Amino acid sequence: MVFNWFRRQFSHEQAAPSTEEQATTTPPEAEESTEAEIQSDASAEISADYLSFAKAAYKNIQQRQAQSESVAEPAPIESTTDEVISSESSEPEATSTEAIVSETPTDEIEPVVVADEPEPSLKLDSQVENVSEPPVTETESIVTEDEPTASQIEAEVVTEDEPTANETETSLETPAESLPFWARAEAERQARLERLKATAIEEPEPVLATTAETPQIADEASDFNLVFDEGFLWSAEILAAQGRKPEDVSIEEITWLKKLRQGLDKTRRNLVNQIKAIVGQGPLNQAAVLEIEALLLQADVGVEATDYIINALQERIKQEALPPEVAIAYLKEILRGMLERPLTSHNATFAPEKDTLNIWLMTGVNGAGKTTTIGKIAHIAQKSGYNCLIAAADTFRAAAVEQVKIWGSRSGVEVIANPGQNTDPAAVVFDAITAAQSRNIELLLIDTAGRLQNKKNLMDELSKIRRIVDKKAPYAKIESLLVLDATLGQNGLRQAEVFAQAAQLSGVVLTKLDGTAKGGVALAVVQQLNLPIRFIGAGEGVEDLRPFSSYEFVEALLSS
Ligand SMILES: Nc1nc2c(ncn2[C@@H]2O[C@H](COP(=O)(O)OP(=O)(O)OP(=O)(O)O)[C@@H](O)[C@H]2O)c(=O)[nH]1
Repeated sequence: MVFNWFRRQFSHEQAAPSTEEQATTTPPEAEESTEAEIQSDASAEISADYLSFAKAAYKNIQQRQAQSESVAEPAPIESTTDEVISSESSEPEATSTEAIVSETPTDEIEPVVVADEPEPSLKLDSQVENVSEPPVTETESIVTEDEPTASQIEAEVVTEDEPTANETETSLETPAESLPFWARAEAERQARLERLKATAIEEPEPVLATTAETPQIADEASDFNLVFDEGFLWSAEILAAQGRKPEDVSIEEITWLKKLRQGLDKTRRNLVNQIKAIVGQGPLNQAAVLEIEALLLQADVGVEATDYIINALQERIKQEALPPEVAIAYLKEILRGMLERPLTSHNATFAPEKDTLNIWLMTGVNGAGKTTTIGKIAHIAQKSGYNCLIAAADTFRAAAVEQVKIWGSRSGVEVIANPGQNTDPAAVVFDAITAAQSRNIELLLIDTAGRLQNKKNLMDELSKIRRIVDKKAPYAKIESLLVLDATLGQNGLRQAEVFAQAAQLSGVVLTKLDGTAKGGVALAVVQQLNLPIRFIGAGEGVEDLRPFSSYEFVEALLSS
């Protein structure tokens, strides 16, 4: 059974506790406890429950790792690592391509560099009108030279993929597998805690001890080191609060949540901690609300989103004094509500539909992380069991095509590109759709140019691509995603407005949340563009982009 990363979504009904519940951080489905019990030593019990959940999850992951090492890897670890080293020939290329990209400052987006499209759009349009006409034939299907197989990629990242039912069964020693822990009677729970205490956690094994020899891989692989630290505990708690079972928790999810929280660290320190300090001073009053307003504006949350948050807080404090925990819980509720509001007019889940052609147009200015995002989504798609293909339709810059190819190679996903420079991107798209149709591709990711000379050219090119897609694959599920660099804050939003007009956007990918204090821009994005955030990126590694969860984002933003 393949874990579908795309469908890993927070369910509001199941997981979102009410404000009051959050204030007491009562774990979900704890309704069997009496009020008195909750009042007395609820927090100690909850901590124990979460701790036991985390321990059980930790043990399960450990066992799965041990199993996958012994079953899937007949060769000793050393030889596996050697393989990884030898298959890593593309890594230096990746570095050099990124170096090329970084030579091109984002500022260059602004200057007008008029370069007419090489082919008159009329020619392409006529092709579209007569779909039976053979497409441009120069476009080549580029099969990656290295041809890293899915299993090689797997070897790179040490996954816990495909825990079969049998594996799951055998990996569990605790009775927690059949019932959620919070549903157990007090006596049973105590017994379990005792048992867990007895089976103290072993020190994490240095699974990737040879990482020094493989620097690039080491960076990614080390993300999967299993360490029972504070970050693990927090991540496990977030998963438990969403109704997950310990046996369902994977090291990848834990790693991602840790990364997300770490990525939002600067935002949290600069913005949220100050808000929490204000809220924690006592019941919210008008002066405190004004202080919060100033902080939000400074953190690029934007005027509209700030007004919304402040109004909501003021409305609430008119009705009742808000003690600190309730105020924080209410703030979380406001933020989650804002982030989820666009979902009333867009699909709540964002996953490619199986056994059909899904086409995702990726747009955004150069440097926003578009190519990287395509590579990461392709990786997720492969791992989640979708047939995936990439169209390198950013023909404006040769390096962009090369970069897509490298990412395709890393994910084992084929790339359709045109060997010529400045060729018609719509022709590449046409050929990519033809290839996708003949190969039963389920997800076609289209890279588009981000740096066009002016707004009109950009709009013309994007709408031309869109026309091709609509005409050639009218049955396909089409999404148009804008990749936005979070570090740009409000400036990024101005760019977004241009793309929103040109590309019929259906969602946003927010990249580079790591290392910026402007994580608050996520709120501005949804408020100003009314577009849902579909993915967030918090690092440069292939595993550092995941589907967006408003619950996890807000928890990470406001975690202590
Ligand atoms: N820290 C961090 N860096 C990122 C993230 N996403 C992308 N990057 C980096 O941002 C730089 C630009 O990313 P690209 O994917 O090349 O951006 P692009 O929009 O495709 O730009 P072009 O290739 O010029 O079209 C690269 O160095 C990426 O590694 C992220 O989530 N976090």
